[in-house]
Amino acid sequence: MIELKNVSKTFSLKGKIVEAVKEVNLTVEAGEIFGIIGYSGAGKSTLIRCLNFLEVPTEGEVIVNRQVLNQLSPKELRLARHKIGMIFQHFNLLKTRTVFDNVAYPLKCQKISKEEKKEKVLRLLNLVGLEDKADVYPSQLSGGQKQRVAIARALANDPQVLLCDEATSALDPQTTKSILKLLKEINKELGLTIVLITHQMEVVKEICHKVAVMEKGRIIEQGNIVSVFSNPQSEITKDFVSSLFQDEKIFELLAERAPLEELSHLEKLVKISFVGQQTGHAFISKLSKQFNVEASILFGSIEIIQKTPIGHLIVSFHGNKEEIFSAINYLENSDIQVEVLKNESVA
Ligand SMILES: Nc1ncnc2c1ncn2[C@@H]1O[C@H](COP(=O)(O)OP(=O)(O)OP(=O)(O)O)[C@@H](O)[C@H]1O
Repeated sequence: MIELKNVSKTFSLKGKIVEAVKEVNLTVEAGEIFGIIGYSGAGKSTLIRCLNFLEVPTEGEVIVNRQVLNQLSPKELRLARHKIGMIFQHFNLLKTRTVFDNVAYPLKCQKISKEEKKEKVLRLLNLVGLEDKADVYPSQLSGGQKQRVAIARALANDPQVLLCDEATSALDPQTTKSILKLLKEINKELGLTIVLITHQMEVVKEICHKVAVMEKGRIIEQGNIVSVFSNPQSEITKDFVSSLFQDEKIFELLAERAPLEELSHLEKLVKISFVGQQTGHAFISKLSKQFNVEASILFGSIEIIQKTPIGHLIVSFHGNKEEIFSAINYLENSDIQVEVLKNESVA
């Protein structure tokens, strides 16, 4: 559905070259919800704007729905853009127009009757749950309602792709959830392909099927979210995943309650990460039976990612060195990741 081939975008700013996007290769399949995550300045906005040529790449090709955007005439590009809807962090609604007129705005060039237009706008408002707000102005709406209007407007031309540029960043957590739920429903009901950029791992966790991580203009890691969340490779991805599991807070508590330097030579603190239905508990009870290692869970956090549980547990092992070593070996052979915590990991 969407393919980026070696896409780069550079800006020149006060005589300096800024490489905002560098050699990005990306494929988004039809019907997918694809998240691009990265810290501020990573190049996310520039990249998503390259997908509809709001930014024209300096190098590389952008292919959307089998059309190479680089090869289109200005008129063809305008038509192609009708099939690529976009929503923004600050909604970008027309303040002096009613909700109805905002949603109807993209239909102004379409050759459809007044009745058809009215029917379509009301259907879209119904889809986003705002059928009773047709006659009000954006200033009379909450942030979540404004974003719903923006979504209805973005769907007016029946796009195949919806681009979401930090669409929930200005919303509170509850409203964010409701907007993400709406995007999920639209993805399912209309088969719409969604590409979103965000700096919030919660957003990726909530709705994405796949995720790409961006740093300094490059995609440094990508894949389906269960594999990226359960086995992050790069430092920055590990940071994002840790933020979701609140590892930092756990380590702070750990440092307060059970300083590593106070562990006896018979104790080891480990972080266990597991995926799927296997629970940490089942393994832990096995350890005491099979290896004579007493294991106590000090902290734990489990996230359900696309219906798959992923867990992080901080466990204290008590036993002799060889037995602990065999227990860790056993866990690793059972596809459980084990990281022995050292002083610096909890400091
Ligand atoms: N029009 C522009 N002219 C010059 N430099 C730009 C322009 N747009 C973006 N940049 C630079 O490109 C880099 C990437 O910016 P971009 O906005 O794409 O990152 P981002 O990941 O979306 O960040 P944020 O989350 O803060 O919006 C930054 O260094 C930024 O200053």
